[in-house]
Amino acid sequence: MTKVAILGGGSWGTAFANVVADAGLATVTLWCRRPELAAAINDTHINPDYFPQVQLNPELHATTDPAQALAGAEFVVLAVPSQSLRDNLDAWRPHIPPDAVIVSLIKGVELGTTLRMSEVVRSVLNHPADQVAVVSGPNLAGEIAERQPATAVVACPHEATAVRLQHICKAPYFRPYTHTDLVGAELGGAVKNVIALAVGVAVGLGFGDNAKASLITRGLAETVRLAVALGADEHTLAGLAGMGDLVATCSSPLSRNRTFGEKLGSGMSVADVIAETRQTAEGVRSARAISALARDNGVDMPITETVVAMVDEGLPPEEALVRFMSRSAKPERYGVG
Ligand SMILES: NC(=O)c1ccc[n+]([C@@H]2O[C@H](COP(=O)([O-])OP(=O)(O)OC[C@H]3O[C@@H](n4cnc5c(N)ncnc54)[C@H](O)[C@@H]3O)[C@@H](O)[C@H]2O)c1
Ligand SMILES: O=P(O)(O)OC[C@H](O)CO
Repeated sequence: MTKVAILGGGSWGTAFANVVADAGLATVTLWCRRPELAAAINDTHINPDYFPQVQLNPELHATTDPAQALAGAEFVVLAVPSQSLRDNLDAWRPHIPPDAVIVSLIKGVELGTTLRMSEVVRSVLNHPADQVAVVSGPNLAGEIAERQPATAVVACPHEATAVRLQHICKAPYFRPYTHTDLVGAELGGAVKNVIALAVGVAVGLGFGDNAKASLITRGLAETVRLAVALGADEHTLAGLAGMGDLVATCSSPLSRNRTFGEKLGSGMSVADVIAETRQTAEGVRSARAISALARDNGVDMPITETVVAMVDEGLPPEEALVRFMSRSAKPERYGVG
């Protein structure tokens, strides 16, 4: 059987490991930071911290030893926060088989370098582009852990690698589609977190469906502008990794990014929301990196910039709204192509 190592026993790492175990074509080892979590998963087949109500596949094995998780792995799946990935990879590098396919589940952009996660992987591990893939799409981990139906995109510039990955994660409730547009899939996933934050703020301010739909649609427009400027295919963003993920995340109370924004919009300070957010809300730290990437490439991303102003510069949500609505009048379609 194919050996798969999944590094990161948080919500998506656990849920995705369960998908691969349920797919039944691979042995799956989940690396967790904490020994008590690994022991609970091995002994009870439950991840008590993230999904206490879900019975995981009993074939799923957990460990805190990266060498054990990575020995002989043909697929190495990364499920840690974007801003810690580089340090994690540095530590794991001696154990990662050089011919393994590296799969990022991470939806963020690195602060400082503005690199996408696949670019961080390649810069640390020197893996060829054909051996780096991403999984993205409308994938709220809580629903997938409960084995509710979902679809996803598995993207790799080397189509045969995407097909191999598709096979090992195709479970009865999880339907992955292949794609070769890695850039579009990655940026769709990263930017939607920022847009979901903005939608959450609108919800927290008490606004209704017109405001939400406007942010989702204009959010997609700025995602497309950035992605196309960086070489993606515009159509990718009309698919699961673009519109699909944007709609799911912006609509769901399960979304950590939307929830973060909702708390901001209802009057909490950024520091207070950060203090009570236990899981990773990638949009909070990736917003600044995405806005820098946009600026470097001459792309206008007004929603992203407004989120940066609220999260990093303390702009009150009410003032952010005024700033956003008083921008100069524009045609609906500009800056693409
Ligand atoms: N949860 C979802 O619904 C979902 C779905 C799709 C993609 N994602 C993406 O997956 C990535 C991981 O998110 P998550 O939801 O699993 O987050 P999480 O907060 O639930 O879990 C993060 C995991 O990383 C570990 N971790 C945190 N800091 C670390 C560090 N410095 N070094 C090593 N490990 C560390 C934690 O212990 C935990 O196991 C994010 O980029 C997120 O956007 C999440
Ligand atoms: O909970 P969020 O906001 O990190 O979103 C989770 C997933 O990325 C949805 O696809």
